[in-house]
Amino acid sequence: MTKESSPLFLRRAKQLVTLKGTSEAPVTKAAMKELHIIENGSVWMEAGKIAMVGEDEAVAKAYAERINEAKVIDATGKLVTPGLVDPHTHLVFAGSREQEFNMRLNGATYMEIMHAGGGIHSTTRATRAASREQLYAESYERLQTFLLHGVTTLEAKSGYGLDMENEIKQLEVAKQLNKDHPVDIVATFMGAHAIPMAYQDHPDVFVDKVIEMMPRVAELGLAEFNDVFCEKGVFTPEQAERILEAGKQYNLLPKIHADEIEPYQGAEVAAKVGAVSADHLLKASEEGVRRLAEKKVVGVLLPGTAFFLMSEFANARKMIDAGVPIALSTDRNPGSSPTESLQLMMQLGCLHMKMTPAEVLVAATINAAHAIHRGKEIGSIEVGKKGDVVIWNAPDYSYIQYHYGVNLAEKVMKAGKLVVDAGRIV
Ligand SMILES: N=CN[C@@H](CCC(=O)O)C(=O)O
Ligand SMILES: [Zn+2]
Repeated sequence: MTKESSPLFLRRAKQLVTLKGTSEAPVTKAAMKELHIIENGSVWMEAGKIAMVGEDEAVAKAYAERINEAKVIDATGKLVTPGLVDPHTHLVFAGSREQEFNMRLNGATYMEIMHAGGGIHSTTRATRAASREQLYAESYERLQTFLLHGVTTLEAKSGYGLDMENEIKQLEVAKQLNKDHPVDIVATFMGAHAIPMAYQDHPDVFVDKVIEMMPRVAELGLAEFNDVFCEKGVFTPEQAERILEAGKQYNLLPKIHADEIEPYQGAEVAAKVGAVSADHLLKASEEGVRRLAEKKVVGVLLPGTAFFLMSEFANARKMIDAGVPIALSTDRNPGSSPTESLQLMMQLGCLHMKMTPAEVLVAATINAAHAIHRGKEIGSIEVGKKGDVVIWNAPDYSYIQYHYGVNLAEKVMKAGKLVVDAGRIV
């Protein structure tokens, strides 16, 4: 047996954050502060999964006869957590939009740029023009950066094709990346990301077109979720509801970009259609928040977007206290959040959304996993789950929120294999 396929024995973590007992349902309220830490903790992983978790002495004793078989990784003095999960990215696209960033800094707004044919439309033009190879290469680079920063699973949306051929092209690239790259990708169809300029005067015709794409996407097995940008000047709440209800007929589960720029009843639509998650929520109404809590819709908050668009942050504190299970995400996209650092999102969660270090960690691991229906496979360090684990260059869980703006992921294990060592991909 080579060391590569051998068991992996991670030993003596100063703090081993297990998040035990959270696989069944998203974590809410005071439970978001409970990390279920084992001190001097160890994990035995084999065949891609976690086989045992506990105090070092107990695990060492249980596997005493097989220790020589294992690749041993010493985590003395370090924090160990589940691999981070990013539940909302626009991973596959071509190009960048730094000129628009410059325009915004000179006074233009995100929506003005989009309505003038830039923004999402500009990335759509670039993505349509790009070959699969180019899209693959650009997205692969982003995946590498995600992995280096401790992300072991992410969700990726289409939405820069906006026609059958190009939406499928994006989703097929995501599928290929999922096969080739260690980071697991969960795909979302987002044909309703923008109304193409040619349909601006008859948006309902485009809504019909989006719905026509769904059977093909489902038949090819290219996506699990269906998302829509419900926003004033983009898709109305009624159109969003129609699109999300249509997706359900093809087993595409609803997600929604809700109340990002203006209050627009997005949270209410999410609750009504039984969405798995409602994302953004910067301007969600009180009633909308109440309904999300009632229906246990995961609120995926994207503080990078508020930060980068220089707008108000979502009211995470109020949502958590109301009982909405909260997850965090980068929203990686070329317009409103060009970053792969979920670490920075956790830090912004603490600094600008009144979340605590424990809450942001829950939000970026197990609740993020629930937001993409992976709560039973990833997001916590428990027997039977995937061996997705990060060793941090940090002594405890508060440190990674406190030492901000740098990458603190030291070693990353994906499916029980060491894939990042000393901050480099191996
Ligand atoms: N708001 C809609 N979609 C993305 C931005 C996409 C873009 O600007 O390219 C978001 O979630 O922020
Ligand atoms: Zn988004």
